[in-house]
Amino acid sequence: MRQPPVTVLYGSQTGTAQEIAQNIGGRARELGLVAKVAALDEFGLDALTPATVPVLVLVSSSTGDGDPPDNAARFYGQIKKRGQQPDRLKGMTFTVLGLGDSNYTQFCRVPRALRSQVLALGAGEFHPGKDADEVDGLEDVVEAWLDQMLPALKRACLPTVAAEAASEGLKEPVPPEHAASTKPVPLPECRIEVEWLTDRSATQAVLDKEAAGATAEEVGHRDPEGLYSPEQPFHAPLIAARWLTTSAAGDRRVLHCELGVEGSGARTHPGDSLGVKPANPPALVSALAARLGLEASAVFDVRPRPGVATQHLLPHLHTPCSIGHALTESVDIAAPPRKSLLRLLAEHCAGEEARQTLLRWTSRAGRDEYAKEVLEGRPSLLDLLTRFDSRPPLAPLLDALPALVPRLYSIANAAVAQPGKVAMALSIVRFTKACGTEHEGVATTWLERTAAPLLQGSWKGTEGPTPAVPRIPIYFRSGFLQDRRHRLAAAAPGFEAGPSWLFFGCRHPDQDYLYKQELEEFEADGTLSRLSVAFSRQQARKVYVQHLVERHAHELAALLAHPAASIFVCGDGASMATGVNEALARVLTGPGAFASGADWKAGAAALAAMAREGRYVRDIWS
Ligand SMILES: Cc1cc2nc3c(=O)[nH]c(=O)nc-3n(C[C@H](O)[C@H](O)[C@H](O)COP(=O)(O)O)c2cc1C
Repeated sequence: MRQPPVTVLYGSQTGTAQEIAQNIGGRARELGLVAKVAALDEFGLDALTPATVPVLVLVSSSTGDGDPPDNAARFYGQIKKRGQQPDRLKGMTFTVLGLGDSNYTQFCRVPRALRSQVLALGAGEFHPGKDADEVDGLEDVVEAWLDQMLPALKRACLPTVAAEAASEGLKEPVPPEHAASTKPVPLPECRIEVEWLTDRSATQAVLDKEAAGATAEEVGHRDPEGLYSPEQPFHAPLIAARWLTTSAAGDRRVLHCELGVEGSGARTHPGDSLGVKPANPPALVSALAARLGLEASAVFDVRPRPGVATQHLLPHLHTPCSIGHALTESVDIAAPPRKSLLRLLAEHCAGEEARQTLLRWTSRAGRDEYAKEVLEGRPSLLDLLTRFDSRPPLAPLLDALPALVPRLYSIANAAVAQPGKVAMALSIVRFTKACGTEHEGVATTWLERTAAPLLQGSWKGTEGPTPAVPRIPIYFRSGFLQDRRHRLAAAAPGFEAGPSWLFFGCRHPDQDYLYKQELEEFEADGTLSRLSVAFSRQQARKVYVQHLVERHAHELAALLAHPAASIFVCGDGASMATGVNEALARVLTGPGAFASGADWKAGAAALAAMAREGRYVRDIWS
C-alpha cells in the first residue's frame, strides 16, 4: 500500500510559521515520509480534500487584531464561509500549531479558528494542537511540541494495513532530540525552477512595464466599500510630511506623513491602521544582485519543479519579472536570515569551516550562537553571503526568502476631524550593526526617501508617489482623541461625557514630545480631562508611563470602577505594554497593592474581563 503524503500548510506574516512549517517538512522527510510545504493561499482551499491531503499539519500565526496573515487571507475567508458540506474533510487527519502573542486581545485567533473549521468539516486530529505564545518564548514550546508530534505524524502516515503490523514497534515515541543535538535543520526543499527569458522583445516589455510602475487602472482602482488589499491597494498621494522630533533627539527621528484618501470610499475609525507596501533599499538590492552574480535587468519566470502541484506558487513574485524587481519589491532581503536560509547558505559555501559554522548555528546546540550572531547581530542576507563566501543558486534562494509584506502603521488622525486624509507617525529605523554595516528599516527608510522632497520644501503640487494603503483595523491613540473632540462638539445638548485621561510617554520635552501642540489643545478645550506626560530622560531617574499610572493609582482605580470605563494602550509591546499591564493590574487589585506588594492576580483577572468586553484594547508592536 502506498504511504499517504504529508501536507504542511502555513499562514505566516513575518516568516516564523513559514520557517517552522519548512522545518516540519524537512524533518518529516528525514523520517522517510513524503512531505510538501506551501502557504495556505498557495495551496488553496479547493485542493484540500481527504484524497489529496490525507494527513495535514497546519501552522499559522495571526496578525493585526486577530486577522489572518496575507498569505492565508483568501483560504481563511473561504474556510470560514457558511454553508459548506459538513463532511467535506471526513477521512483527513490533522494537527494545528498556533503561533501568537498573549499581549494581543485576540490570542491565536486564526489558528484556533482554522482548527475548529477543519474539525467542523469532518477531519479528525492525529495529535493535539498547541498554541505557542511569544511571551513564553516560541522556540522551547515549539521544539517540545515537535518532539511529540513527529512520531504521531509518522504513525498517522502508516498505511492502514502496515500500521497494524508496525504499530508495535512505534508504540514508544521517537525519543526527543537532545537539547544539545548538533544536527542541523533539514535542507529546505526547493519547489521551483527558474527559466531565463532570452527573447529580447519579451524581456524589454517586462522591463518597460516595471519601469512604468502602477498602471492608470491600478492607480484608479476604487472599491465601493472602501476595502483594499496588498494585491489591490488604494494608491494614496503623499500630501504632507514633517519631523515630529528635533535634532536634539539624536538618533530618534519620528516622521509625520499625511496621505490623501479622498474618493477611496474608506471609512477609517479610531484604532484603524494602514498597511504600506515598501520597497527594499536600492543600494542593498544592487549589492546583493552583484554578490549573487546576477544582472539586475535579467528577466526570469518560475515554474513548479516536477511533482510540485501547488496552485499559486510564490504569488508575491509576479513573474515574469527582472532580478532587480524581485529583489526590490517581492522578497524580504533585510530581515535577519532564518535557520532554513542559513542551511541553504551552508550548502553553497566555498569553505568547509564556514559551512560547519553555519550548520552549527542552525542546530539546537548552536542556539545561543544563532541568537547572538543573527538575532542580536542582525546581519542581512548580503552580510552573511559575504562573510561566509556563499553563493546559493537563484531558485532555492527565492523559494527560501520570505515575501516582502506590508508594514502596519496606526492611523494618527481621525477621519471625522480631517476627512479625506490619513496621517501616520513612524520612527525611522537605521543603525550600525555589530558587523559594521548599516541596517535600514525597510518601510520607514523607504517612506523617508519618498517624503524627502516635502521635507526639503521642494514639493510641487499634491501629486506624489503612491504608497499602497490597505485598510487594516487596529487602535490608535491620537485618532481616538480627535474623534472624541468632534463627538463632544456634535453631542446633543445636555450630553455629559465621562472623564478622559491620557498618559503619554517620550524622552524629553524639547526632543521627541510627539504631537505636543495637539495634545495641549486637547487638554485646554476639555477633549482631555487630564494629560500626564512621562519624560523618561528629563531627570536622572527614568520615569515611564507605568510609573505615572502607579503614582495615580487611587484616582485611576476610582475612574476604572465605572462599568463603562475603557483603557486603550498603544506603543511598544516589549516593555511599555508589559509594564503598563502590570501597573494596571495592581491598580485594579485595590488600594494598597503598590505599597504592600500584594499579589495582583485579582487585578489581572479584572483586566482580562475588561479585554473580553472590549474595554481594554491594546495596539502594540515590538
Ligand atoms: C502587527 C502584529 C499583530 C499581531 N496580532 C496578533 C493577534 O491578534 N493575536 C496573536 O495571538 N498574535 C498576534 N501577533 C503575534 C504573532 O502572531 C506572532 O508574533 C507570530 O509568532 C508571528 O508569526 P509569523 O512570523 O509567522 O507571522 C501579532 C504580531 C504583529 C507583529
